[in-house]
Amino acid sequence: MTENYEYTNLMQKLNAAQQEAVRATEGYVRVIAGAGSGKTRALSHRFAFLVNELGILPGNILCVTFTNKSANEMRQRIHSLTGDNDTGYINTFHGFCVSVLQEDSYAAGYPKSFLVLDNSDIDAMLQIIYEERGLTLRDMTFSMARDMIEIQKLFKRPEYYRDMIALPLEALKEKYDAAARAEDIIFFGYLYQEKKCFGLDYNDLIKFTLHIFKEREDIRLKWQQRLEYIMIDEFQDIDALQYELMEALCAWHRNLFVVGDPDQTIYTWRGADGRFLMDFAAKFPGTQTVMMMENYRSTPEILAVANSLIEKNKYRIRKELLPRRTGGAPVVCHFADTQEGEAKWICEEIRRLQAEGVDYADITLLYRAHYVTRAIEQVFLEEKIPYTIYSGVQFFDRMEIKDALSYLRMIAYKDDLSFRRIVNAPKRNMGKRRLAFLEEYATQHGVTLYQALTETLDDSIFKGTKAGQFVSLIEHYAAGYEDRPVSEILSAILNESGYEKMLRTEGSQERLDNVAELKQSVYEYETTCGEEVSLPHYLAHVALFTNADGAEAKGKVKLMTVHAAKGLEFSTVFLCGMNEGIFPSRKVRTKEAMEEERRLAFVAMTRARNRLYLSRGAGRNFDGSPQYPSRFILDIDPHLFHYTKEPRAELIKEAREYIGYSQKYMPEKESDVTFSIGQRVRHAVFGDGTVTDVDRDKGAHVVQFDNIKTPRSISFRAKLEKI
Ligand SMILES: Nc1ncnc2c1ncn2[C@@H]1O[C@H](COP(=O)(O)OP(=O)(O)OP(=O)(O)O)[C@@H](O)[C@H]1O
Repeated sequence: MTENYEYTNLMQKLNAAQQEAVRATEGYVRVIAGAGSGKTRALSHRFAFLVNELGILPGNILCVTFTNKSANEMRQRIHSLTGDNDTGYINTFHGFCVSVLQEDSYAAGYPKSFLVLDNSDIDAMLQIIYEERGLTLRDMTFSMARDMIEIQKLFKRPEYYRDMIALPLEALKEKYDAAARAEDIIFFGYLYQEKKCFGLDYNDLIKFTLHIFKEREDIRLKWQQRLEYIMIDEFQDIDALQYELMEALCAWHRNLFVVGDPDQTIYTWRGADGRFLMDFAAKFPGTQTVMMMENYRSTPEILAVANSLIEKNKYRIRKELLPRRTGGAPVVCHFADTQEGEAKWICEEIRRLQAEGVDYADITLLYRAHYVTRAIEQVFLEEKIPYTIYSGVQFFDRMEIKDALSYLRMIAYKDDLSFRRIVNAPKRNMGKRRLAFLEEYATQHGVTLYQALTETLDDSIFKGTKAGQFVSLIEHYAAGYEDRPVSEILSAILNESGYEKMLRTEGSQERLDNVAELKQSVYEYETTCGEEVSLPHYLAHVALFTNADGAEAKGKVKLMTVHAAKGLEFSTVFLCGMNEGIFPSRKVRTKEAMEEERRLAFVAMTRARNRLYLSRGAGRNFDGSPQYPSRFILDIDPHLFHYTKEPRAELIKEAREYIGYSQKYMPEKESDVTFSIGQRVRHAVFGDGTVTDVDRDKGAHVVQFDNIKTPRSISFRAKLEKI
């Protein structure tokens, strides 16, 4: 290999372990790395090394990231390292599946123009189902229904996708019509709605891809051979389906590189399994393992606090983050008397930092759950501190953004979901009555709503409407979108449809700004994506974007949950609401889950580069009992903190007693206390019965007792005996 200038330059920016990871290109390689140890840097340089030094084509490399945001960042880094516009497959697992399906969905009987569904599409479908079958939100809220559907798809009916693929639409409709329980009505109604518009949600994307790989060896081989090198970031949070996909993909060239930190596994509740990282070497004999422990991100003060916390976890490989930076500010801990007091103190501290020249945008507040922001937002508003909440109302879920994207979807797919959204936005006099007319026609003739409209345009019912104009608009754009940049189509149609004019008339400046932001983001996507961005390509990928991928807030303090902060870093971090019952969440019921919660706190603390603040305000639980300071503060050696005011010894003593007590009665893991559905059990008072459901949220089995008519929810704590 030639040790040219570029190569030296590339390697110079890496430490010895990173260099080792970059050079180990062949076979199975696992990097176990600490927080902030430069995993992302190693990954992007490895990509550049493969391309620049070994001459591998970017299109033959798959690099899997955890979020779209990190995929975008990775693309930009690699673009600047390789100077190549083609950046290959840099994507999340879901995004990669979209690419596979855009090429090969025909193998599952789906058209190339399948729709990728996001939450609001799912809600729109639920709306239809609820109306058709007279369900109300009292039966199930939409978010519960979405969760229920996901649980069905993942655990209870993992073979559901076979119905979607094999059954004709009418057969799905029959299943839906025959369903009687709310849960079944919603589930089968949803499958029917999905198939009707060839929609695929996140679960389907992976299931369909796996299915095609299983059924069609030729297609699997094509992808296996294409992907000469596979790299996976955040491997500690991979779930079983993603793992299966990975195994299928790497089986030909057997070049697989995974990077992860076992101390940062925080998605077990969603199916992630840290054991995949731990057992990797056993699974793939000959694995080379590289350890990266030097932390470049944070000050030694911050790392000492994080190390002191995480070493309290029992189930872990002992490892310590080694600081590369020299001394910084002490980690500050503040106990306030009330939650308002905590919020006010954060404000004062932010003002003080600002006076020192710290920009608002360099400050981030992290918390366990959204509701913690209530008191903070109130004070921020009073004090006029500009802030932005990530993943509150998602950027891509905002009305105007969905509308704008629905216009694009209408051009490419002419689907019912988009039609319903925009046919009367702006007003075209196409209200409920006319929509009902179209629905009836569509059902009778087995066509889409849009087709129904084009076929009945001359009907007197559309007199005095702008239905004709709407059809001309869509036809005009549908006829010539292939060769136009998406950003241009978007601008033009928002203008010609009168949509932007409507926003202007309403005086919705914020909505107009958001639309402008969307246009900008489409433009950026086009210029950095690497691949040719056609309208269907953009639409399929945009459905996977989340709020964190949206606009970067300039000049504002950022507020987000710790989960949303995964993989990011910030100069100054306030970790607030550090109370028992908030962080750790009151939903934690097992020791295993408590360890995951501690890892989450560890992730939060290791996001900070220069300053870290921990705070709590005394408050009460919903039942009126006092909230104690978080065990994650008490876990840490107090000498590593600078307390704004020494906490009362009595409070700490009470908190420790409470924590000790709660820990004592905590089962090790969920499977120690739960029975599976269908299990026969005996209750000391109610007698024998059958478990019909497990409600993990409430921590209860739903049991149908033989001698009681209606089912009862029985807490996990009650001793049920297995029969
Ligand atoms: N060899 C190096 N020399 C100097 N700085 C480095 C080096 N490697 C990484 N860094 C810097 O350290 C910080 C953390 O790196 P990176 O984001 O790649 O870490 P990570 O391991 O992905 O973090 P985490 O797992 O905590 O999300 C970044 O600011 C990066 O620029």
